[in-house]
Amino acid sequence: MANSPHGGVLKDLFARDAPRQSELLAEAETLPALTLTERHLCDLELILNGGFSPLEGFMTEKDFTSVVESLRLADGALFSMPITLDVDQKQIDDLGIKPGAKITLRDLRDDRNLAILTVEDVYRPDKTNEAVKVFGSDDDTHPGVKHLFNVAKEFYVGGKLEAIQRLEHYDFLELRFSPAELRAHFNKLGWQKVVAFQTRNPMHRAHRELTVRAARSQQANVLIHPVVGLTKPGDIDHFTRVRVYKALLPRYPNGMGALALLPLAMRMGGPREALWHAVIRKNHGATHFIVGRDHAGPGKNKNGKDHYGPYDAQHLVQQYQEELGIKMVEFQEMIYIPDRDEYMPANEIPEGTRTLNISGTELRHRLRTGKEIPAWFSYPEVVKVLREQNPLPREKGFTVFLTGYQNSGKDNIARALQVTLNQDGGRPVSMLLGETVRHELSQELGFTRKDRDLNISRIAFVASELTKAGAAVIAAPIAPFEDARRQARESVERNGNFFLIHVATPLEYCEKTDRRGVYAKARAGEIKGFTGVDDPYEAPVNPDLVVDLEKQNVRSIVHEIILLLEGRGLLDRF
Ligand SMILES: Nc1ncnc2c1ncn2[C@@H]1O[C@H](COP(=O)(O)OS(=O)(=O)O)[C@@H](OP(=O)(O)O)[C@H]1O
Repeated sequence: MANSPHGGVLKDLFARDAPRQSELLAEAETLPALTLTERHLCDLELILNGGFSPLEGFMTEKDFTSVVESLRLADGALFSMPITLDVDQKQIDDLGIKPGAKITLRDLRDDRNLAILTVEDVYRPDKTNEAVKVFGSDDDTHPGVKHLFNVAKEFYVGGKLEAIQRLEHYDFLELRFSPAELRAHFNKLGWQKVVAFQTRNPMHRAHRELTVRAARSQQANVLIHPVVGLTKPGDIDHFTRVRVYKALLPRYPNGMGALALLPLAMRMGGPREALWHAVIRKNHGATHFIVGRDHAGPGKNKNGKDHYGPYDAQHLVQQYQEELGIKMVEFQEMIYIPDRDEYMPANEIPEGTRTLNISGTELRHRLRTGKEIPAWFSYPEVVKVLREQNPLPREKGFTVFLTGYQNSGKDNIARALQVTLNQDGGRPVSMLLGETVRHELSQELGFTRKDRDLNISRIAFVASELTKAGAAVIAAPIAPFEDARRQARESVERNGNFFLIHVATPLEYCEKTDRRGVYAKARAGEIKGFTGVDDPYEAPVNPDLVVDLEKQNVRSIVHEIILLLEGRGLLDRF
């Protein structure tokens, strides 16, 4: 049997309200609707599916105050994290949010109506007090505090929810289990004792060893229960992490492990968060919960010190585990002993024993540079997933952006560069010549400053997307304005390298060698606002390379560009 839910009853509001679904759907259409943020959605999903039992809605002022001050709901049930729905004055006015009113809660991603909230109260929280009591300080280097002060709106709305429909997910559906589904799964497998492991990071061998040890010590099975809602800014995306967990799972002995994803919005609240995590795992049927060193820690505060002591979280969970009815398993750091080719808990290693470790920084460095990651540290199938997510420079896209006067030679350089890159292979090469773009993307545009800027921003958008997809992009518009070129760089650099090449062939030379007579037409006034004739060209302030076709030939210019690309490792073969 899975562990009993917190408070004795799983508050699965979907199951409770399913018989009235069509009625609620119709009613929701008639009510004012509040569009929820990503963070609200995470909270809502876990309220509606019972992950936050005994909650049945967003906290009223009474519950909120009680949770903040004493880690308990007003009725005395343990609950360490405020679960609140924040709104601003305009939303209150526009939607008529007041006690007794009903509001539809809507998904911002697809506009579906998810739940109906019956408002009990609307209150203005003391955010500083909330920050200090819940997170331990009002230092906004703490992501939870930062969110509270800078993102969360001024008022909270409390009230009970009625569930209309589940949030739609399109990724890893087979691994998304509601508490009821996970409980049924454990029962089907006959699992009596389940040790849950919370994580927001990729798992390596040390994690596998520690969870297996934790399970063996309790004669239990392991639930890997990673957070896939919102984690700490800068964390590895959940898509990559879930592929890692899936790769790792077969490494557990005899079907010892199960994997389920938790759509939680973490607050990085250390001890209070650990207690909250334990409640959530109990609701999902786990009997045991692993709490590690600096559990859900947010890193350093503004004085460069950790926000929480390394074992604060363990102490708090320890204090309440009896009352809560879920047993804490303390996480011991696992250290590799090369001479025995095994991992041991840090506190059991005899003094003087040779140990090995790879720090997070070192791991990131090895992933970036392609250096070996030994099998004692991480399983090859896990490393493979991480390497796919950290392509080497030679596997990444880039953009070469050539700017210069019409007939400066930029188009010839672009074509020759395309041939050279095609000869070497390795990536698709995409060409965005000024003329092609004008024909395919910007037909309706003219040559006013506004139109030129728009033309360049379209090129930048396409170049950036292609760069993201791993292509070598060669763009060659005139691009006479510095601002537009700078914005193009910013846009592409979100996805890869950007090289600005100023084809600084002098105007006189461009004009002299113009076989198509375009300049002659411009001089004759037949083309108005022509760059270099009666429209400005701003020379780039910080080009990566300046070339000049009057002094150099196309071949040598292409060679220079190739050297630039090689210098960044983009053309490395080995
Ligand atoms: N007023 C004016 N100024 C500059 N260029 C003009 C103008 N009118 C037309 N053309 C022809 O348009 C081509 C250059 O377009 P671009 O997209 O590269 O210009 S920009 O970057 O948007 O400023 C380029 O065409 P190609 O020579 O065929 O490339 C120009 O000859």
